[in-house]
Amino acid sequence: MSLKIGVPSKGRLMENTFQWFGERGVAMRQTGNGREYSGAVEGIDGVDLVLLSAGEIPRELAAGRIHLGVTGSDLVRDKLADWQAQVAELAPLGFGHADLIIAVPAVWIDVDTLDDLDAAAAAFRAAHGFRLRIATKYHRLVRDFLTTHGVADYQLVDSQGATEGTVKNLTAEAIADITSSGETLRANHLKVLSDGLIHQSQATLFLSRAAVWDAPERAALTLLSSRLGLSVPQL
Ligand SMILES: Nc1ncnc2c1ncn2[C@@H]1O[C@H](COP(=O)(O)OP(=O)(O)OP(=O)(O)O)[C@@H](O)[C@H]1O
Ligand SMILES: O=P(O)(O)OC[C@H]1O[C@H](OP(=O)(O)OP(=O)(O)O)[C@H](O)[C@@H]1O
Repeated sequence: MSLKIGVPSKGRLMENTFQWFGERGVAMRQTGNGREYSGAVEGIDGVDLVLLSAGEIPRELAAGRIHLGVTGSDLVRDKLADWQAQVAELAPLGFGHADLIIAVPAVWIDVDTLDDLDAAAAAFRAAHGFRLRIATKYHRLVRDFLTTHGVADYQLVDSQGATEGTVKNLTAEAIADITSSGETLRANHLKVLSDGLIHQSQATLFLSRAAVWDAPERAALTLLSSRLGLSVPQL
């Protein structure tokens, strides 16, 4: 068997991943006509490239269907329970930076911190008879963060995209989403809570603890890790 490495199948995450490996002497390329989700790793034997949605790479790692995978550190933490038991972080890759934050309407002048949000949530429930709604696709990370910081009187509503629009559309009062330039937040009249940074994400190379690590995969990992200058955990 060969060592399978999962890489995002499109866009800047894919291009930057190819560049990161290429600069370290491991050439990755898309095969086929550019729309075909197949790829190859050159210059190193026994390694197969699997092109996948960034959002599915955590699950594939946890299931052991890929041995290594590149995806956002936010996605691994959100999609996997007890993520460190399932994967090991081998290297942050220095691109794909984004902050997962909590934001509220900019016109909420009395709400700047999580404590303020907690107070606003209690007042909201008393006034409206239902809990303040926070729209997000990062359910696990947001719930854990709010529990840790003592905010309880809220409900999460699922939003898989255009999350900043939910406040204007009156389907949520606050949001938790990633921001990089901050433009989407500004355009939608939202402000980040001063202590509302949940996670600073970047593209990261992960190793699956559940994958089969027999002699051929171990040999490929030794070769790859020495080429990439990485130390790997005991398997
Ligand atoms: N400005 C940005 N917008 C979106 N994602 C970003 C941005 N900057 C960094 N990222 C990161 O890129 C990853 C995107 O994952 P996501 O699942 O949204 O991918 P996608 O491109 O929508 O893939 P797919 O549609 O194939 O599932 C996340 O880890 C996210 O933190
Ligand atoms: O801070 P900014 O530079 O404005 O970037 C942040 C925005 O980018 C992402 O959305 P994306 O374009 O991936 O669309 P989506 O809302 O459908 O996920 C993210 O969900 C934010 O909405």
